[in-house]
Amino acid sequence: MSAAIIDGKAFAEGLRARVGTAAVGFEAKTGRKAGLAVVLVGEDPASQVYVRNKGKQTLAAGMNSFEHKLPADTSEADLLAVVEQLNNDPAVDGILVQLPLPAHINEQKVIATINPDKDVDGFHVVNVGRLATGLPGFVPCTPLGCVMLLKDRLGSLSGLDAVVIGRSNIVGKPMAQLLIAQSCTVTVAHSRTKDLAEVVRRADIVVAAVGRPEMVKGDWLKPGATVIDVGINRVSGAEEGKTKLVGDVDFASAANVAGAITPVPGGVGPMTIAVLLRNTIVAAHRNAGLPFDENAL
Ligand SMILES: Nc1nc(=O)c2c([nH]1)NC[C@@H]1CN(c3ccc(C(=O)N[C@@H](CCC(=O)O)C(=O)O)cc3)C=[N+]21
Repeated sequence: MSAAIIDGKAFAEGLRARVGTAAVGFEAKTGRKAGLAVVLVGEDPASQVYVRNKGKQTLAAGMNSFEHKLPADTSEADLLAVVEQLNNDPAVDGILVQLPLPAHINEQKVIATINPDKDVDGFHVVNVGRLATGLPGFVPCTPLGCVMLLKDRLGSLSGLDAVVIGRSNIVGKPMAQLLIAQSCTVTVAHSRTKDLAEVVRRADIVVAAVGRPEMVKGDWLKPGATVIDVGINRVSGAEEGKTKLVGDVDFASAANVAGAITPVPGGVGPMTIAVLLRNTIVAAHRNAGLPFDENAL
């Protein structure tokens, strides 16, 4: 192995500490804590773990956490009413509705109901449009976390060739927008791209977000490339009956070729929650009309 390990867990801890300092300042200026509301519909065990972690880290950063756990058979109308109530609640600065939602609920309709200025996930079409046109808004947490790790590692990204593997609304598309804004030359590839290995081999920066365990191999990479692995795939482990987490990158082979690489776990995952808290303290300041240097976070 020759690649440097990009320690997303450590970077996320630092970011959460800076958010915590900003949260103290916000409370001193306004007399109230910033607040994040998380809505979970149903009992998916993985989602419950994520929501619990978000709640704990929100409190640890000195903000209020409002959790709304609704049964799996909650109607769409009842969920929309909860979102409306949170839109109108002055104690709530950020709203996150945990996805995926049960099949009988239209996710687009729910996202469209969130006030874009409280949409700390950055999923509302207004925020998608703001990102695409370079206006201030909210950027999805996972891709923003990836850019933070890249800039921390590489400094300026200007002129670099970036390949994003995956074209989801949550990661691939906003990731491409952010890299364009950083003056990268961006290629968006996906599972149907012809000669994917050849495309990836051109890249100085590879962001893998396809959801296929260990798909990207070391011999696909340009030597020295910076590799960001967004994948979180639970697969059966070496021991019978045990599972383990792997990314979309075959870490063992990639680490022999890459210049730097994020591990799974401990890479992009912890950044996602830290950026959520960052977006929430940004939302709190903006919506209170308070000046705030978000680039200093
Ligand atoms: N509206 C919405 N916004 C989200 O941001 C959102 C969502 N819905 N639905 C589910 C996904 C998933 N997600 C993760 C957050 C943290 C880790 C994380 O901290 N992962 C750890 C490991 C966790 C483990 O061990 O299971 C790591 O990679 O080191 C992973 C995944 C946010 N999501």
